[in-house]
Amino acid sequence: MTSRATLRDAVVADPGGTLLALDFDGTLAPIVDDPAQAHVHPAAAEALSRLGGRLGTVAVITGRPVLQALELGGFRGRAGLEDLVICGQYGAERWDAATGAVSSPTRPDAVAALAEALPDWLARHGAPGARIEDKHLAVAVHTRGLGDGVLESIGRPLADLARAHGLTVEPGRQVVELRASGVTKGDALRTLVGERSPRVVVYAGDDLGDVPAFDAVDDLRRGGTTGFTVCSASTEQTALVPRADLVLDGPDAVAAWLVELADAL
Ligand SMILES: O=P(O)(O)OC[C@H]1O[C@H](O[C@H]2O[C@H](CO)[C@@H](O)[C@H](O)[C@H]2O)[C@H](O)[C@@H](O)[C@@H]1O
Repeated sequence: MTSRATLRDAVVADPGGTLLALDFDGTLAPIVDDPAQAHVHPAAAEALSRLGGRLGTVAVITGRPVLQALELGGFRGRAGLEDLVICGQYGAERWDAATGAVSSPTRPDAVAALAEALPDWLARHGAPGARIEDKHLAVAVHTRGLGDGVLESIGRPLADLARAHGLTVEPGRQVVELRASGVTKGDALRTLVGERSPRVVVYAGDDLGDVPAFDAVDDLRRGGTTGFTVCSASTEQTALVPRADLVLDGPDAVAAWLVELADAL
């Protein structure tokens, strides 16, 4: 495991050549019951402003719709984040602070059909209390707070339902997303790297949707780029722990680490 100091020193040695990409929920934003109430940890927001003014690229790569991440994150117009990039819906959407441009594909008919069918389907499958989050390109079914076993019991039939609609399943923390696009956070990260040609790439995430971004960092390393993976750890999801260069204890610790990086710069 790479030490915190090694990562910090690599960034401090080449801030302009560094691309720092972060996941939103569970990494920048503490996990809360209601997805609409999530917010970026205040210390992380402050540190990102400082880092944005120093690093070559700061990006948020999230499963959230890009406009939602923008609003919940309070990123628009924030000092230091004039060049921020947000890749939403695992990279299917994008917002660039520099231009204000938003790109988002048309809503697939399959997602619209699924969104209509889901409330009845959940009631019939014993999960009427599951929270449905319609994300335009995907529909997420949240089971946080419903008790143990609900996610497990609806997981397989939900996957069948996704397949029946020609959609892909994206599992996450107390959530299953049924989405149209097969684009991953790894694709989003590779696109940013292709555009910005960083010499140092740092990616931080907490959940299964971040695995492809970790894979991308591994590939970049094999190609000679200096790369670091950071896990925002939780008891809920441990898959990234063995793969991370730096393991931090959730969003509080991520915020403290970002402050430390900003201070070091
Ligand atoms: O890629 P991310 O930024 O991590 O987004 C992944 C999904 O996160 C959200 O759900 C998660 O956070 C919620 C708020 O804390 C929590 O209630 C839920 O249990 C978590 O799974 C979000 O609602 C999804 O749309 C994102 O795709």
